[in-house]
Amino acid sequence: MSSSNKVFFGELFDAASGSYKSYINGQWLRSCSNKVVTITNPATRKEEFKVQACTREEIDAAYEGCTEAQKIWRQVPLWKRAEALRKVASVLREQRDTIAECLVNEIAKARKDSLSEVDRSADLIEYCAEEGIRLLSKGDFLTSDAFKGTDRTKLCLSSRVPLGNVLCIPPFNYPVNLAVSKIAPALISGNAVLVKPPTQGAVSGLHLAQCFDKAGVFPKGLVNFVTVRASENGDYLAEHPSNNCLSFTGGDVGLSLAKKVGMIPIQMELGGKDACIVCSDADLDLAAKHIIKGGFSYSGQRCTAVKVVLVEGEVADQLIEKVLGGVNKLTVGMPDDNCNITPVISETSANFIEKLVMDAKEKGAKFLTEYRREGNLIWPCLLDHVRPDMDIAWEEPFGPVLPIMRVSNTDQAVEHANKNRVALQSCVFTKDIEKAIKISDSVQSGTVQINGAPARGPDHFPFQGFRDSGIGSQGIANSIGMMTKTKTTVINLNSPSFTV
Ligand SMILES: NC(=O)C1=CN([C@@H]2O[C@H](COP(=O)(O)OP(=O)(O)OC[C@H]3O[C@@H](n4cnc5c(N)ncnc54)[C@H](OP(=O)(O)O)[C@@H]3O)[C@@H](O)[C@H]2O)C=CC1
Ligand SMILES: O=C(O)[C@H](O)COP(=O)(O)O
Repeated sequence: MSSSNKVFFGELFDAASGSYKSYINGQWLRSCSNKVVTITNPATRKEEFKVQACTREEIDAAYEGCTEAQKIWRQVPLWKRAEALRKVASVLREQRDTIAECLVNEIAKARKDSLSEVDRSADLIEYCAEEGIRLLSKGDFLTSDAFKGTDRTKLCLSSRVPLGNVLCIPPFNYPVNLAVSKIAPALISGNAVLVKPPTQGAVSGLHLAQCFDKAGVFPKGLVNFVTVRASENGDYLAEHPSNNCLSFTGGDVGLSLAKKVGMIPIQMELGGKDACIVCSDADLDLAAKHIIKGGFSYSGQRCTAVKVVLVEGEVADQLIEKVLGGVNKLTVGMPDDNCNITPVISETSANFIEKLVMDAKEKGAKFLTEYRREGNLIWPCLLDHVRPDMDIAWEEPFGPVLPIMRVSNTDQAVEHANKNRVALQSCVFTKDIEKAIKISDSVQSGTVQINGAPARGPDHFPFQGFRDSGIGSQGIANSIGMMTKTKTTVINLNSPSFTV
């Protein structure tokens, strides 16, 4: 880390163990487990950081802190909660270089994209403060005489109240932004949060925790960042009796967590095999531009990445020429050099991607680019003539590999897209809006983008997956809705009362 960025570094770092502390009940804590979790830099493949492997007792302490702090926080006026969030956003902006540096080293995200992740997170917090003011200040007032057979003797006041403690589990690819997209709606709604950062991204997450600490505006214990070994204590966190809500983004582990947590609201954003349908009348330059950006940003490690192109045969060659031209211009290298393609998150991930590529090779896919890998760095790989019997037609590589399937017509494209297990987003390129709407109506994914690549943002848009891609909907307003419950007070009168 460059020394100019180590503004708050000392407080969260334990020099004795050479590891980062967790943030529990307003304190920076070195776990009594005396165990650490190591974080490998995906680019150098060397150990970069260590974080605490917290124990179950420490998790209990974090939840106890949440529960006590939430009793205070839920009574803090809404405008003050919004003001507190704005303060965090401002501290986060001051810390952008420090946090971006961590993102570069932990998840190999290009520096400029790391910086924009932090900026986007501050913007999200500020928007959430505003949206919270608008949404949570409103409720319903109902009179009973609207329902057949009832007189106007009951007045119903209904509003949104917090759930209690929200467990936030973000994934490696947006350890800051997908943490904030859970924390900010939870806090504005009057909840406490326990954040379990992803291992790759944990130090970025702990620096984010420090922004909440330094803002100095939250009751002790309201915001907790607890690093654990997920395999040992992940379920314990989720199934904890003090957990009142789970907001999770990640892979299939979310499917099993959803079954384990019981009767609490859950918001799960899982994988996506986002299909891009290119019709014969599409603007092919536009489609190619979006396919390249959509398929290869952050080396394809986005749940919203274009993960299969379904192109009508008659324009396939023209489209491919344009896509290939763009792919050949992508820079490949290290995140510090702001390359388009950087090393994927781990060797396991690189091996998985390679397995999909080799399966496609064996089954006769045409390689439009040469397959090349050095360590975790995989050069952008474009595959043509992919068929349904190849694993890459269905699996999400979460890497810089894009399969192209030629289809006879859009019905065939829609049929393939609808067979995907994970249906987060999809997109369609055509100049015919009637056709676009019909395809959008037929594709069963959480969002269909017309003439644009899949994307979660802007962050106030609803964001949800169908089938195994998740449950619940994100986006700032939807998250506030999900992290609150309806509470009603009914005033019963002895005789009907009419407002005049
Ligand atoms: N839909 C979406 O928005 C996104 C989906 N994904 C999907 O996730 C996959 C890989 O991303 P990745 O981050 O590795 O996803 P994982 O599902 O492996 O991890 C996501 C988060 O869950 C944690 N976790 C793992 N096991 C448990 C457990 N038993 N209990 C509680 N928490 C647990 C992880 O911690 P730890 O890191 O410590 O293991 C991490 O914080 C991608 O292939 C993609 O399918 C990823 C990003 C976004
Ligand atoms: O988890 C993901 O991969 C993201 O939610 C995708 O976000 P993006 O579309 O803004 O990259």
